[in-house]
Amino acid sequence: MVVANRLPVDKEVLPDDEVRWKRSPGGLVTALEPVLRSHTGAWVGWSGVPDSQDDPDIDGLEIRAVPLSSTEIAEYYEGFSNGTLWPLYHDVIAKPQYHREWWNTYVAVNERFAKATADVAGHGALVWVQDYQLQLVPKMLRELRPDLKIGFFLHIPFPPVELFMQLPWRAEIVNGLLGADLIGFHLPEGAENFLYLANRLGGHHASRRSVGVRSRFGSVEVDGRTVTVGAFPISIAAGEIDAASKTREIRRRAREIRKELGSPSTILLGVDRLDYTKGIDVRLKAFLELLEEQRLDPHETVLVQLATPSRERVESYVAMRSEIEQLVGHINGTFAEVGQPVVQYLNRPIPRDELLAFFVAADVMLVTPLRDGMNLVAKEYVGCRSDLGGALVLSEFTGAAAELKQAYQANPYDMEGVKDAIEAAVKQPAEDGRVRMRAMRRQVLTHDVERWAKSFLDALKDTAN
Ligand SMILES: O=P(O)(O)OC[C@H]1O[C@H](O[C@H]2O[C@H](CO)[C@@H](O)[C@H](O)[C@H]2O)[C@H](O)[C@@H](O)[C@@H]1O
Ligand SMILES: Nc1ccn([C@@H]2O[C@H](COP(=O)(O)OP(=O)(O)O)[C@@H](O)[C@H]2O)c(=O)n1
Repeated sequence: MVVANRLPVDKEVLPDDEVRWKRSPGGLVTALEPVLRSHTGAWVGWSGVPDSQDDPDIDGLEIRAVPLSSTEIAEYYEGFSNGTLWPLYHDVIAKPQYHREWWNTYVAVNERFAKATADVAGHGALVWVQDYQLQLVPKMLRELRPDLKIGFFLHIPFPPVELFMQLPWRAEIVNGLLGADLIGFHLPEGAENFLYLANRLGGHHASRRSVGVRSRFGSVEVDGRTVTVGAFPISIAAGEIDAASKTREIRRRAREIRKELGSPSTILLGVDRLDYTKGIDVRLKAFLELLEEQRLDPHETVLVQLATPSRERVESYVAMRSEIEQLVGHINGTFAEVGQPVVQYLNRPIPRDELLAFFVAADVMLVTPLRDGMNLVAKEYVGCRSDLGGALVLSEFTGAAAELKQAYQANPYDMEGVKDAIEAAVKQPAEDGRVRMRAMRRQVLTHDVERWAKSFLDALKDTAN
């Protein structure tokens, strides 16, 4: 069973009360949906709207909706999850807010998820709890159902100790996670931060040697149980993406996109949820300066930014959206011609095939987060480039940077470094680009999401309890 804050689909109630289910935003769903389809299992989660207990009918998936009221959405999802934990775990890029009512609702909603899971899991079932919204579920679930094998995976970075210590409920979170048999992080650094805290805050004996990637797991001794801790970098359904990107329709659409953009020699592309961690402002500022310094030609270059709306009622997201939209307006106001914008910005979800066509069309992919757990977009771009064309500009502060070494990597806080990386990617010699892309594709195609799930689930099955 998968237990996640979100279901793989989001409920939409149209003005005439008709119900439509659309794909949920974000990489967690992108990664887990194909995994669950290829196994049998149920998915417990929230439908994205208030007070709904409808279970959508999705081929091959058994869904259990957990209802949330409007107040719970405000205090558990927008509040504690995305106003407290999200900024705290992402290097305090925005200031985390600590409110006791948000915490109380987080506890209550975690209890509801644990109860819903306990009610439907078969005896001895394997339960895989996902992400920062549900960090108390492992302990609550173990108390309700000691027969279950419980895994937990954190999709976002686990912060350095100095930052985590700000959290008023730090010990509760660490002990909540320790209810699992296996706790997984994207990177060894996250696993090591957690092992240190399990000892310091939980008072448990924790292993001290360094953690490997899918190897050299750490361990914590908790009340006679051993909790395993490891690093499992997530990935994409690489084979599927590779095959889809080679189809005639997507290739044709990619050529059409270039024409629709005015046949520029260089298409730069950004694809993100509209989130302040993603560094959309960083790439726009770098682009602006490169145009101002005449290192890029506005008549030959177009930047396309596809930004899916996200967490639109959380304060820092509202502020960031208006900053980005001002920047887009400023760049176009300065460098565009009538009918020929230099930045094309869409703030709405894009159909999957259309997105793949953009990846195939883009000469340079811009992935510039200030901090990101993994960033599947970087891997999707690589997965789409069987022609060995294109170049990836990648922030050092993404999980993906540990695997995609041949990208044009940059520190997103170093504006000159980002500009140099973008310029080098735009002007790369074709053969150099092919060598880089070939190496990155080898990595992505041999480490797909099925391998990620298998390595985690095998380690979970191997846990002693
Ligand atoms: O559910 P939302 O609030 O709309 O947010 C979408 C998801 O965002 C986050 O995704 C993370 O998971 C990706 C896959 O592991 C990873 O590549 C990325 O770096 C993370 O940011 C969040 O962790 C999910 O829970 C959300 O569903
Ligand atoms: N405009 C957009 C932006 C992202 N996405 C998808 O959303 C997922 C984003 O995953 P990610 O790991 O890069 O980042 P998060 O949004 O999970 O933080 C990818 O699968 C993207 O292809 C999309 O479908 N449309």
